Amino acid sequence: MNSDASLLLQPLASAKGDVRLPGSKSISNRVLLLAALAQGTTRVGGLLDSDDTRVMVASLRELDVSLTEVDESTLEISGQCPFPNAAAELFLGNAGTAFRPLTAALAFMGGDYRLSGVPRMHERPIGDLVDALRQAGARVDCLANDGYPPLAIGKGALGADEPVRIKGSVSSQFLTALLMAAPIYTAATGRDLVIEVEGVLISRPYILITLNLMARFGVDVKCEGWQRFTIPAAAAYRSPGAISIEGDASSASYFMALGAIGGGPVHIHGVGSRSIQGDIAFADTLQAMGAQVEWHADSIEISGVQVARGDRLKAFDEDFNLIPDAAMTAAALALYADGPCTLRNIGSWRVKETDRIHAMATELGKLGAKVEEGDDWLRVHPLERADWREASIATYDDHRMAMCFSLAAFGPCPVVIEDPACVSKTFPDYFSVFQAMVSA
Ligand SMILES: O=C(O)C1=C[C@@H](OP(=O)(O)O)[C@@H](O)[C@H](O)C1
Ligand SMILES: C=C(OP(=O)(O)O)C(=O)O
Repeated sequence: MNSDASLLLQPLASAKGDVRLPGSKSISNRVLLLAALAQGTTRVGGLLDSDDTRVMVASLRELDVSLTEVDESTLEISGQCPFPNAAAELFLGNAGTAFRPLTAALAFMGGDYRLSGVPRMHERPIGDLVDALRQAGARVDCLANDGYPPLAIGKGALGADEPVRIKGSVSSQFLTALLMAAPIYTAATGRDLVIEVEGVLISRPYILITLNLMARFGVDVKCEGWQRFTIPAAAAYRSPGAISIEGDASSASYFMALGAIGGGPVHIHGVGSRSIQGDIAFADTLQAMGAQVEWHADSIEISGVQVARGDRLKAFDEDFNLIPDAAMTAAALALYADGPCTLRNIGSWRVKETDRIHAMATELGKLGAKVEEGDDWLRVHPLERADWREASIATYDDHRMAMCFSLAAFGPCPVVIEDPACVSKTFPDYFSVFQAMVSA
């Protein structure tokens, strides 16, 4: 690292070696909440330690849930529902997987809470979830702008006579939040909770993660397609005893990409064919781009071309709605393709850590690439080696911008990554792991 503020990467040619992934953010934050709500004690191993999980752990502690550290990545959690502290102010940073599920869980608990985050979190919509919670009888108020955090949650009068309708076109995390909180509602009301999805549901694989983990904590949701979900009145979370968190499949995408452009082999440990995370499908995108992928139950090995020697990946035109996070990695790889690459159906990028369509287009442009963008799509034209420009890449406090643009070091020019420390959201030691695998 050159200074606290930026990191200079000299041009790189190859990448190979073994990497062990940090725990999945999506699974860690779901399991922390489920264990906190479950009857019994759960030993959770392989937890991610990053900004997003720290705000979840700190919030649960603030709510007086008992969490005991066993070692660096293992916590023992004794569940209790409702949480012992019925009045709390919680700060949730920019963690969607903490903010949305805690909002729903607390809305059904009958206490008084205030939830806030960083300024960007206050620009990320939550109105569709708030609307659904109000239909269930919860009391949730938006304290600044309607439809956005910060929120005040009070004691409502729970009980919906009709199915609760929720929109899923802005974020799947709203449906995830309502599903995970449903057993608190059923315990309080003695009634089933029926949820109906209104219109399009994006990012569907994340709902499968939610349903899978709820089932491991003893709650089976009756699913009628992606339209209707019923949580029976008798639903109650029970600890599975011990649970271990898989590696993070979105974090895996950067190392898969390294194998694809730096020759490889890159052997990624922590996710494989039996992963429950949708983002492992990024390996299929890479295979279509010309990489070789070897699947194992809990690991993936990727080999590929060497773009620094002039090799090219095959161009793509793909709908990335199912893997919005790993899709950013594909956008960065488009620099090395043999033709223009189009990413479709990625409208949710606009309301994540930053407006990722705008950020990606702007920063790829600084490297010399021609980029076109629409409301929910992006087209990246690859660069000839002679056309690359030296650039200082802004990262917009977005961990994925920083990680994606590390891949630009396989071009012929040095690249500066501004504020590399923003990777702390999900992968605090990303750059040291990256640097251990690459060479000039
Ligand atoms: O449920 C989850 O764990 C997530 C869902 C996705 O968000 P959207 O549903 O808003 O696309 C994803 O981008 C996010 O990083 C994690
Ligand atoms: C969109 C992301 O985060 P969040 O869970 O805050 O939505 C992400 O990690 O890419």
